[in-house]
Amino acid sequence: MATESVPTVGALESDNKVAALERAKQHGWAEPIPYNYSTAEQSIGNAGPEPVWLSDSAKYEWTDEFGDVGPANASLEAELYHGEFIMKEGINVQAYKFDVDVNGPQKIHPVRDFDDAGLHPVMRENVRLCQYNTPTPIQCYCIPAVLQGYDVVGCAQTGSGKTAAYLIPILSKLMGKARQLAAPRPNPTTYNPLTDRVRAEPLVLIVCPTRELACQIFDEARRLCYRTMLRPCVAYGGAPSKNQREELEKGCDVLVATPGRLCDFMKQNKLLSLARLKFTVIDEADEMLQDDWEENMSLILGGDSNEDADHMYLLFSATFPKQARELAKNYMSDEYVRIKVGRVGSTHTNIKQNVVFVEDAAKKQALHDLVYSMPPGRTLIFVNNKREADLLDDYLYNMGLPSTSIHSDRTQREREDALRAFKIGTAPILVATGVTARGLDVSHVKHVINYDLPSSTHGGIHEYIHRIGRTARIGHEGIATSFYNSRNEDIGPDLVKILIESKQEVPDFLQEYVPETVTWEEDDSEEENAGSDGGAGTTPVAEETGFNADEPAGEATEPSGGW
Ligand SMILES: Nc1ncnc2c1ncn2[C@@H]1O[C@H](COP(=O)(O)OP(=O)(O)OP(=O)(O)O)[C@@H](O)[C@H]1O
Repeated sequence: MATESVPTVGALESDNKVAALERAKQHGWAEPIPYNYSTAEQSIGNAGPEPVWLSDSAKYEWTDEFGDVGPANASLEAELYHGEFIMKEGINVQAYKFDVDVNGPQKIHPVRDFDDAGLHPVMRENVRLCQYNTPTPIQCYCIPAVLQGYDVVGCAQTGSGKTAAYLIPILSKLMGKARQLAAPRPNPTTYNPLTDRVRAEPLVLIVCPTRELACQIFDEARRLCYRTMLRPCVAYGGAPSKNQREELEKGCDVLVATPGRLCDFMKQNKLLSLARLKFTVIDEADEMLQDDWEENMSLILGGDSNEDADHMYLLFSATFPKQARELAKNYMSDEYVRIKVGRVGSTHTNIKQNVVFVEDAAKKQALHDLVYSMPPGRTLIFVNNKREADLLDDYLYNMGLPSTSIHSDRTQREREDALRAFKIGTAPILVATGVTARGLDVSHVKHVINYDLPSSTHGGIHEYIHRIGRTARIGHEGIATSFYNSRNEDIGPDLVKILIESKQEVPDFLQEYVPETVTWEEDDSEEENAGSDGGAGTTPVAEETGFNADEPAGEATEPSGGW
């Protein structure tokens, strides 16, 4: 979305603009909707029926009169499970023929069916409401590993259901025990904020790097906590802390948070304590274990956090450089389980990856031509800096295309509005910087365009994997097109290896990087066996199990007693 008042980039004459708009319309694109950045903040409170901030989204409100399971709430159910932005594409099991490598002190028997997973009945019902019919490979192994009480390091491709892989077993495990374990909370029907406020003492903490991802995980938690007393909340920067604080004061069992806001809240002893934690999850763990986050992460993982042995730690990502894996071990028990779906940092064949040679000066025209070479569809365009994101958004907008943009210099109001416009399709073209888009899960993203490829000093091939993973999620198909020129030579060799590994065409201009055999520097075949370093008497088990949903169901796994 461009501002109404910003001068046109590229100095298009108004006649040309009209013609451009007409052309875009004829091609099937919706008309671009202007967004007034100068008044966006004032629109707070006038956003219609939608919540003003994502943190205010409705959740199941439990009262003790409910007994063991709360009654259904039709309107909330409609919002949680049938909202128009919810991914309903179903899982394409054919896309999941990966070797799954599981290392740990004990053999983990995979569950092939949610019915055999030993889930709490309410969780089983919530999984059904989510329309998750078949567990994905990471879920097949992660669910039993967590139910058996192991710390887990999970690595699986983008869009492969890692969030549910940890939320389903954690919440299921807590469902029968919430009454014993959870902190007291006020009755929501008679709640008086002046007298009834409580300190939030979550049982589950999920930390992730971006605000949008935190809201997305919170949404999944809202779905999976439905009809139970487990109360999810989210804390993230940018949005006013007042709303988030007020939610915490009503009680919180599952807290999803970005590190900055979490640390602020942790410093307010009356507001939040981590002393009751039973589970800490670090999502996008390789990102979170980078130096930039070190100060915050040591406060979060140190602080007043429950240090008892009954506190489990789980780390997940689609990419996990060896250095991050080594660091991760500092937080895990000796007997952790490591689950790898395919090679760590690999992608899947469902993304058709094209790399085209385009000099910088020709990129805008190439983008224009590319957008017109395909039917209109949700398109995510990555650039390497915020200014470029603004400029490109303006350029597309002035070409009559319904675009918007998101990056870290935008206010949270603007970020939430942009993402919403992208999701509902009023702005189906989103220009983004890489960082803001990690983990984003938006249905029907047909095309990811790397207008700028990530440089090796800013995420390199791992960043590439995360970016293209915004399409072809949960086994579906999508296209990723990357503009390449001599400035991208640093990523050339790794890019070629990824293309070969995922059975994509290597263009002529990249042939010089084709290796005789594809090997990965960080190939972890030589890696330490999870759970074997220091754990006396542990027997590492490595499984090479080509996942195939047609296989007979594996042994059912009983939930372990735990606490
Ligand atoms: N078993 C399942 N069947 C169908 N859909 C599922 C299943 N599990 C999860 N999903 C859906 O798949 C989508 C992708 O899941 P999720 O965002 O957790 O992927 P991810 O592995 O964390 O990806 P990324 O690495 O990009 O963050 C979500 O919309 C989620 O609702």
